[in-house]
Amino acid sequence: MFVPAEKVSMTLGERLSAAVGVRSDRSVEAARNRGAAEGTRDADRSGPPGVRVRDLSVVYRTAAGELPAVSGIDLDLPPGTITGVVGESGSGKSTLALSLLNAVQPPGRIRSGSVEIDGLGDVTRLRGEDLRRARGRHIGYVFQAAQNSLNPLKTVGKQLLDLGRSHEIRDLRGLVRDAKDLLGRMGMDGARVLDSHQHELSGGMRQRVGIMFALVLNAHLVVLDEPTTALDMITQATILRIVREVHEERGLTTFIITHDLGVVAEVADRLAIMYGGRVVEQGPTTEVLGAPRHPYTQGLIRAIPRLVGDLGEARALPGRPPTLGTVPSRGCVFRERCDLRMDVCETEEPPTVPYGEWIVACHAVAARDAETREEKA
Ligand SMILES: Nc1ncnc2c1ncn2[C@@H]1O[C@H](COP(=O)(O)OP(=O)(O)OP(=O)(O)O)[C@@H](O)[C@H]1O
Repeated sequence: MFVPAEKVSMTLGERLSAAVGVRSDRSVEAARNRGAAEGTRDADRSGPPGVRVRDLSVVYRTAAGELPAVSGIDLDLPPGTITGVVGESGSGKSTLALSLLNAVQPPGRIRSGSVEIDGLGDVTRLRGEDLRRARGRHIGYVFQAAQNSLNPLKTVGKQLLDLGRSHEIRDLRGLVRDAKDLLGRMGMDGARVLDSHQHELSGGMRQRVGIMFALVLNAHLVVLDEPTTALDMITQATILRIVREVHEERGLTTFIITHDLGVVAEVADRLAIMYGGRVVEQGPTTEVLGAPRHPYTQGLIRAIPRLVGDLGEARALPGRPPTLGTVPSRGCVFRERCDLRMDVCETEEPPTVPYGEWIVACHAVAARDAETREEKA
């Protein structure tokens, strides 16, 4: 993560507050002020959509039968906000992102639940042409391996025109102009990139081309899966700044998947922490990262090396996250690595307890809060 010099001596919590605190209000306000009158190529929308994921479960077929990669996910993306999803490898982040596009491929399938997107309805029910139109035009996305997803036989510009035609964009010149502008803002020579084939671009450049493709159709819901993995720190900081700027200018609802807490600290208004296919904690980024409640979130934050002082203070989380085959079928998925483990964690799924907009799924946290309430009463 790129850290400005003046912030180096701050604690993580202070940096998070500085990075995120003011923005959430600003972006929500900006989004609110934008409306149906916005003069974009796509005139059939009226501002950023809200998204409501309810009881979503996705399974993959394996030799051992169908196993859940995400289970019982409830998640809201409020209109005009950036939500970051963080978790270790295999926690189900990409599967969740694909579900927002109804793009889970065999051997996977959405087993149950819904993904309601304003203006589109429940996308898990969309099929065929409706689904194709929704992707790209209404939902822009960058998949995890974006740097490898270009067609090697066509220039970027040709692929851009193909994309525009397939979505019936009449103003193709405007599309090219916007693409050049976006590429220019990400530090590249737009005209040259559009004339290039994939092999003429570095991994980082291809990643940025992927982000351009996600934004250029003016979709108002943008899903970015690990948008900055192939990038060096300076470029990563630039890209995150642009994601934030474009998000605010165009009034987007943005969903960013990452394994890097620094990325969400930089850009996200809200944050969801995933573990073993569950969302274990979610809420406003500054609050969750400033004073995490779930023991897994606490462990993730402890594992970040400090910017100053003793690097040895960072404590890696002991143990490994579960795989598809080892996720416990009942009880708490995190219990094997948890210091707060109780008997009930073996058998019962933790309840999701709301604290305003902040939601935590942990037996120990719920029990401690109940005790505190009793003491006070
Ligand atoms: N095509 C597939 N077939 C079988 N299992 C799969 C498939 N895709 C994903 N999985 C499994 O589903 C679980 C969730 O995977 P997913 O890629 O969604 O996690 P992730 O958090 O995005 O991980 P990463 O950060 O490594 O991309 C993992 O256990 C993974 O092995």
